[in-house]
Amino acid sequence: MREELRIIVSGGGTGGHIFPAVSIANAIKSQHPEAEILFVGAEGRMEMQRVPAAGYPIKALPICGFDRKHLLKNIAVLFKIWKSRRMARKIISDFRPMAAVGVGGYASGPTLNVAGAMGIPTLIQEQNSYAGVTNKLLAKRADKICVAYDGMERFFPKEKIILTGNPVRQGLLENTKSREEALADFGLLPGLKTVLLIGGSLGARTLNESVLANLTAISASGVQFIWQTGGYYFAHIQEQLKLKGQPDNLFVTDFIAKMEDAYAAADLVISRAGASSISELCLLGKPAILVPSPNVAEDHQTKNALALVDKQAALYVKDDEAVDKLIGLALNVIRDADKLSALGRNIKAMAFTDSADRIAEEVCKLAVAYRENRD
Ligand SMILES: CC(=O)N[C@H]1[C@@H](OP(=O)(O)OP(=O)(O)OC[C@H]2O[C@@H](n3ccc(=O)[nH]c3=O)[C@H](O)[C@@H]2O)O[C@H](CO)[C@@H](O)[C@@H]1O
Repeated sequence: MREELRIIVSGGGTGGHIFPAVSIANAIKSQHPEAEILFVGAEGRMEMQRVPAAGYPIKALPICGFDRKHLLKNIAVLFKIWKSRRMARKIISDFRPMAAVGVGGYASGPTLNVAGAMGIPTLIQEQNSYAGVTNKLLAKRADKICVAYDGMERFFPKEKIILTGNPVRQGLLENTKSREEALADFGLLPGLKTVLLIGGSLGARTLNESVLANLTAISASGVQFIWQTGGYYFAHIQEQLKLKGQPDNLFVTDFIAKMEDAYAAADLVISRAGASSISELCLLGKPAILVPSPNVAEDHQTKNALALVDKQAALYVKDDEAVDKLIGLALNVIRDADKLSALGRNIKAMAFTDSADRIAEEVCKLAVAYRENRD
């Protein structure tokens, strides 16, 4: 009897890498229920909780990024890379995968590099419109490169590129809750327009400061807000709200576990321009104002945002102008029904609906071909 497909999925660090990885794994399982999938992540990072919660086993590598400010600390990083490569080799020898998928983030570097060197086919998925360093290095040896934006041949060999879009969690598309039910869950009123503020999976300082600086305007607006602060900022914000007074029309939380409910409740979304957030907004056709993070590699969020802004599919506020302009702009836009519906229509036109399935098909093709050649 033929052996079941065995596939490694590697990467993580933030929700933006982990959620697509889980979606790809789920799509592989639905196409090949017998497939065995093993994740490889980075010690202490978000994937070590989120991946087991999604029902998959995960192994950890002691990998982290280079410290660009304290150069001496990088001696320890070099040692960790060396150790991670050795561990990746052992994991691959034990698990005997037929293909390896990298979704970006620290762990995918050593894992895919070693897999490639051991002759195992590799596929990388680049979520952003500007390729990350790890993926650029891995591209030389990768068999397939799945991307979400046009023009990625600037970074990758053209013949390996497949335009699939970013996989989005299934739950977001299967949501059956009405806007009214979702609003009730947040303790908000059905008759009022609602703005959802999300700062990526970790929260965004600038979005938080923009809310704190505009509490009076928010309170008087007749619009209600769902505000995700991020875990790191939450305690400080609660203290500030105690001092300044929390408006009744402002729901505050550190992290939203059920994003499908938050999107169902929202008439307008203010968001960082992380790749997964953008793909979700496209699929759901949500009018959005994007405030790209200036603190990410090669300013890739600005490039993600501009890909939409160029097609009138989203509005854009620069990070350093957000505290002054963002809330005022949001309150104007949400009262402009024509603007909202044009933004919603244009962003929906940029959606990819079957990304996870298409990527899973490519991974399985590589794995099946490897198994046939080997047997
Ligand atoms: C700060 C940083 O380095 N961000 C990068 C990170 O994304 P990061 O994880 O910050 O952001 P993304 O927008 O890609 O993904 C956020 C994900 O978290 C979910 N979510 C968010 C808030 C919440 O309360 N609950 C929740 O479930 C969103 O629905 C989405 O699925 O990787 C992305 C993909 O390479 C990059 O484009 C981002 O620039």
